[in-house]
Amino acid sequence: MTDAILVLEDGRVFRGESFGAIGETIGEIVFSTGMTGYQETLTDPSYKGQIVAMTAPHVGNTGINDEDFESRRIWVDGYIVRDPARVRSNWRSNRSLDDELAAQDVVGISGIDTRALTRHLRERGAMRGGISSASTNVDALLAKVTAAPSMKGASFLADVTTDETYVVPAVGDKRLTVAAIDLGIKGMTPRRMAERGIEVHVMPATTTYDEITAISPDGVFMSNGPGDPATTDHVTAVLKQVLEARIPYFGICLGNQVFGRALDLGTYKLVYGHRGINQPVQDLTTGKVEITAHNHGFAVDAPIEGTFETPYGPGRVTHVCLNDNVVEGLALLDQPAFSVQYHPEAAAGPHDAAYLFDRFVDLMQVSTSSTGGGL
Ligand SMILES: NC(=O)CC[C@H](N)C(=O)O
Repeated sequence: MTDAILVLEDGRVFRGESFGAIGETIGEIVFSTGMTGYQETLTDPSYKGQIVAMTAPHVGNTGINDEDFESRRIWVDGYIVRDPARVRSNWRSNRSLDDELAAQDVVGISGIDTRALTRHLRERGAMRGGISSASTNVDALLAKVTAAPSMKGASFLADVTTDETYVVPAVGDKRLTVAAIDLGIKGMTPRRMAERGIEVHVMPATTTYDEITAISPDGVFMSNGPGDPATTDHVTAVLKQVLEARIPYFGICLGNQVFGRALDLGTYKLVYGHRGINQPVQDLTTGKVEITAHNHGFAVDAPIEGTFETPYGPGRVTHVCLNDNVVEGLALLDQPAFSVQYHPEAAAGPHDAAYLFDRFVDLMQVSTSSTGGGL
């Protein structure tokens, strides 16, 4: 093991050992409170540009398998853990986390007091930082960290989106067709739709409105994804056309923020964001509280009480996070369009919110016979 350093942009330094690849990396330092699901976290494209610290102290216990990848590769730009498992143990495990990080050239650091780091980020906010196991020169790394771009204004859609459209076939009888715009989609999302009889056409982020309507979809979906939602001008313009045509819409995470922008709402950066699989969200339609999976650093700015005007008639906030009242869901009242900021596909995570995929199916079915709203 090699000595390694973690340097935050405000000058705080942590010392530990190399984990994964030897080298140097810079990104936004964020923390995830997930007690499990590290393989899904690592391969979630929404983490592009970020170095993720795990608050769970033991990471790597179940190794890495070939089934739980949420996309084709690891996307985090660095990984911070307290105590990596020395022994991996699971019947599906194919290799160790350490080896996988090294094979995919992901620089990590272990032996870090992740509780102290998390408290620091909670008080001062997510910030830029760097890990180096190539050199332990703090000043040299700090200079690079403070010169690096910040997450505000960052766009990574071109890195993560699919080059070409691919189709995830419906399981069983095909009932509906959905155009799913890939802003960094996780593999579980089309699977959750396919299980409900939807044929999912996963399309690049650069897809135009005409290319969407060419497949005559029953609904349009926009996925989660990395970066600042303020940079999503093309997909926001496309979504406006979708809404003008009253095609049913469902968005998750970045897809919720794009929906907010299409409704003329603003987005803003949270102090340290929500990442983990234990976040309480209230569905304001039913009053029910769900425990949900999150990964977001930005949020939509909308009034929680009452309705607000949009270019498509009245809209309202449908879900809020009970920890901090952040907007977690939006809907139009007069047409079939809604979105959530969190992850009903929940890989990994609790499945409390899976009903939202059923809501999307219901909206598409209703709207093939009428054009009403449905929430
Ligand atoms: N998972 C996501 O889609 C995240 C959306 C956006 N990048 C954010 O951090 O808020």
